[in-house]
Amino acid sequence: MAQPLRRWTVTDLAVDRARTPQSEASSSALSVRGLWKVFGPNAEKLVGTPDLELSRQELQAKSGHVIGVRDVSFDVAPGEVFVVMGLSGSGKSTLVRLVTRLIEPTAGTVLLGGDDLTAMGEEQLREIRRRKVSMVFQHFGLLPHRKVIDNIAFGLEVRGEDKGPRRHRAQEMVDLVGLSGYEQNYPDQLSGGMQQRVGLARALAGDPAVLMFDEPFSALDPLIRRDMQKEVIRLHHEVGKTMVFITHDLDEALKLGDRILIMRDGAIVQVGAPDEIIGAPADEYVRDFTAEVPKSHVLTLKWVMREPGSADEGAGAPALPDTTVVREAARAVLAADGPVRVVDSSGTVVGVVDDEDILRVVVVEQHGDRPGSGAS
Ligand SMILES: Nc1ncnc2c1ncn2[C@@H]1O[C@H](COP(=O)(O)OP(=O)(O)OP(=O)(O)O)[C@@H](O)[C@H]1O
Repeated sequence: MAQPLRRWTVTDLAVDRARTPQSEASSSALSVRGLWKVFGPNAEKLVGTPDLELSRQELQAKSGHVIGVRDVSFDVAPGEVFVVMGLSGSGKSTLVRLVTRLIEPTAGTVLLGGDDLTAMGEEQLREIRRRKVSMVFQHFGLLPHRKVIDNIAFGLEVRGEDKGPRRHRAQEMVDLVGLSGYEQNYPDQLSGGMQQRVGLARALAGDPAVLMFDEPFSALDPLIRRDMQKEVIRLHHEVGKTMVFITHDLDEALKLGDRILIMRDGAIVQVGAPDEIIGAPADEYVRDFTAEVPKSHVLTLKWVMREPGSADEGAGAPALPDTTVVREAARAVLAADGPVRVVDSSGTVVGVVDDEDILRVVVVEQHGDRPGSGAS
């Protein structure tokens, strides 16, 4: 049953972009509470029974029911890129379909911008899907007999918008995703990467509250895939949309996610920012899964700093924010004569780092040892 873990291969992590701050005061764009999906004939009857305490394998052996999603709760902040990551069969696709009620939850609630999707009738749900949520799929889902511009405008047409405004909006989206000049092409005249740009433009055209991506780049070549990841980061900076991104690829998750939810066997193993996942893995599974990530590309100074030895330690050197990624801090720290101060968002000194603190991360990385595992 054990699956081989995907090992780290890509070395050019781009975690240098600004992370969306989590505003505690703002209400969630998406709020999921106690969500379950059990596949099988009597799934509803199992809710509240001890059978749901069983492992996926035990329950399947006992009654033939399969737990797709197990008691999942999380909140996505407005403007956040929230990545759901897990290996094949961990429940990612089921989760994203539950969130839009493309499949019915066995238990739990989903609030989208405060609206309870789980309490809605079909008509209301359709309206939400037309106006509030857009999906980008792995296999594009484009209409083959429609030109690029008409594919992008399709959702607006379904909503009943007039031709003039919908053409205008579609053209804006064409320009936004870099497809100017291809408006009159048909999907099969475009490369996979360009088709996925059409998918992105179509999803953005309706100005949804939340954009959902279900493994959108899995079918693309690695180089195109990397371009598309950069494109998502760029678009996110431009339009600032709330995004929920499903992937089985840790590299992709770390590049894109403000926070990452790691799933296994339908349940949450850990939710955290990339540096939290790497700096404080919740268990051996996550530790093993992330073992080959280049730590200096993900960990921030917060994870490597130490208490100042005295009040004026590092006073002469420029201060660095505690959110600076180690790799980017390295030059400044190594160039300084002594320790460098680390400050939080309010400018308060929260620690110091020196050459050794930086090199420890880099050397551990090169030797493949794990910080905190007792290796020296
Ligand atoms: N309609 C269904 N009936 C029975 N079991 C299902 C059904 N859909 C999914 N499952 C099971 O639920 C579990 C989670 O599947 P899901 O497709 O959500 O995983 P995933 O992480 O998206 O995997 P992949 O990346 O391979 O799509 C799996 O054990 C799967 O076999």
